[in-house]
Amino acid sequence: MISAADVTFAYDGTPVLAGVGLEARSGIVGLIGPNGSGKTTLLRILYAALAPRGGTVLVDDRPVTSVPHRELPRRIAVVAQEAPPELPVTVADMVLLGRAPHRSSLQAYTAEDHRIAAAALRRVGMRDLADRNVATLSGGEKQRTLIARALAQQAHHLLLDEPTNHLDIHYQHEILHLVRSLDVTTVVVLHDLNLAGRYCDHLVLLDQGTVACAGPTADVLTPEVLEPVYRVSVRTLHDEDCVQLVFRPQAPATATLLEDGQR
Ligand SMILES: Nc1ncnc2c1ncn2[C@@H]1O[C@H](COP(=O)(O)OP(=O)(O)OP(=O)(O)O)[C@@H](O)[C@H]1O
Repeated sequence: MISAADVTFAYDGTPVLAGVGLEARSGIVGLIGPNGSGKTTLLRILYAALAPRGGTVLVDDRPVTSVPHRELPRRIAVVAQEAPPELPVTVADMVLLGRAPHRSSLQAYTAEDHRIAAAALRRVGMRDLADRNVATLSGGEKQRTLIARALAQQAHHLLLDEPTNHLDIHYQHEILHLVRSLDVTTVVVLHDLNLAGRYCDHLVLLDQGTVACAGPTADVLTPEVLEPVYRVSVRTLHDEDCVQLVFRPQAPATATLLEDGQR
């Protein structure tokens, strides 16, 4: 379980989060919200990369700050937005790094580590590129390599910051389907609300650093909730197995004015 309660945060005195809470007990919790609403900041607070000004973050009922440094990566695996370093490292070696929290620094990787890393690569469809230099990969291939590294880490919790960034439609679904199939409590930042609707059990919608709405996915993905936050018109369509959202700009009059001005 990962939870945050009453979290506040500021960058250089500028408030970014105010009284934010989140609870991830099982399944997938999606963190959604407009640009700059504080999603990445909250995620970074959850894995102790940032210290909040106020509030608490618990990992399995312990304050995240009290989890020993070596233990934290066995509890939480992270796929952040930062690009991997441009080092001459192969895909296979990058994924093996995910096994580091499970061995002492002097210990060599075991056959089991290699087996787990290879399985993780296979699960993200990257087995054939195992010997490639990471620096030569496409954006999507790099992203899948980082996800494989997180899988190889075999942590109890998974935190993902826009994991579908750079992925084509096939892999967007493939990766989120894979995450769903893992028995791992996951918090994922997503911009695509239709992906959030299909794969998340609960959603937390941030708006300007506060929680605008939180709850079961179907309760959050409604026009009434989304329209004032995203400032677009939202229509819901019922697909076979989940709701699909269709968006329209809210002020077509402005577009007409622009077109008129160009004539
Ligand atoms: N290192 C930083 N220093 C100063 N301000 C920052 C820093 N990182 C983020 N911010 C600001 O904090 C606010 C929240 O940023 P954050 O990245 O958490 O939002 P987000 O919801 O993840 O945005 P996006 O959807 O655009 O990725 C933004 O106004 C951003 O400009």
